[in-house]
Amino acid sequence: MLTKILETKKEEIASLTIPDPYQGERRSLKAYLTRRGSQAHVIAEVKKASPSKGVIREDFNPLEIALSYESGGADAISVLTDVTYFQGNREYLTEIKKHVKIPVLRKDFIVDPLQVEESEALGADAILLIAAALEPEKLKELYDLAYNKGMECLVEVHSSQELEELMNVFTPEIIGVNNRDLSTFVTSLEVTEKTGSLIPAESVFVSESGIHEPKDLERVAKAGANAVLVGESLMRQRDPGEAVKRLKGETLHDED
Ligand SMILES: O=C(O)c1ccccc1NCC(=O)[C@H](O)[C@H](O)COP(=O)(O)O
Repeated sequence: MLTKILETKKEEIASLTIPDPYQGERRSLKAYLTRRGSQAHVIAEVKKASPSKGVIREDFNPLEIALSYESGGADAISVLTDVTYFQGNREYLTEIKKHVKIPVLRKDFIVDPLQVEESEALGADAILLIAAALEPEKLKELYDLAYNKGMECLVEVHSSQELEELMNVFTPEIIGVNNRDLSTFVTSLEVTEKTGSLIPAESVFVSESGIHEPKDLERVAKAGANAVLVGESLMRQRDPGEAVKRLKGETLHDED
């Protein structure tokens, strides 16, 4: 599936137009994922559909969902902008960015400098870079470009091997471990447990995918995750903000 998605991206990039630049401020994803007050940091994802699950939420108003996430205590919003496989849209990101006060991550398959430029123009605070889609040197090039433009990157791996290959080149500030195999869709929190011990202490560690309940969050936190990225299980709730609150509330221990 990842190969198929990347083929589609190649076609999209060939006809990509950069929108008018977003003029507002940028926010630091890293700062929000390490802010005091809670141990359970949540990136809540706005995702209508996915290749593994089809349509997840029929009644889909991306801005309403994002505002609900924010009021429920999400630390950041992830927005799927891919049209073909996730029924997302890049306009959702700009609209959400204009209305929320927390950082907005562009979740897409970014493999080309033009897409980094596009993300900047859309108003993204951070972008996703996937190790399975990029050679480590190419990933570093896009990473540096994003940071030079005032954005941050969530760098995603799915195995210890991918992480080691990446760290031979550089150490990202924010590392995501995706519990979902993007080719087979098999999702297991064991991936976070196996890979977690190799994440350097100076990097923010995000466990992604397959988190449904507070006990899942506790499990990945035990493996060292500072934050979780959650899509489907929140999107299926009638009130997504309440769902964030519940996910954080039952595991949240005030530090003060
Ligand atoms: O979600 C999919 O089916 C998928 C398929 C192929 C490539 C990427 C895919 N998902 C992107 C993600 O990583 C998730 O949207 C994100 O981590 C949230 O996962 P979940 O909480 O399980 O919805």
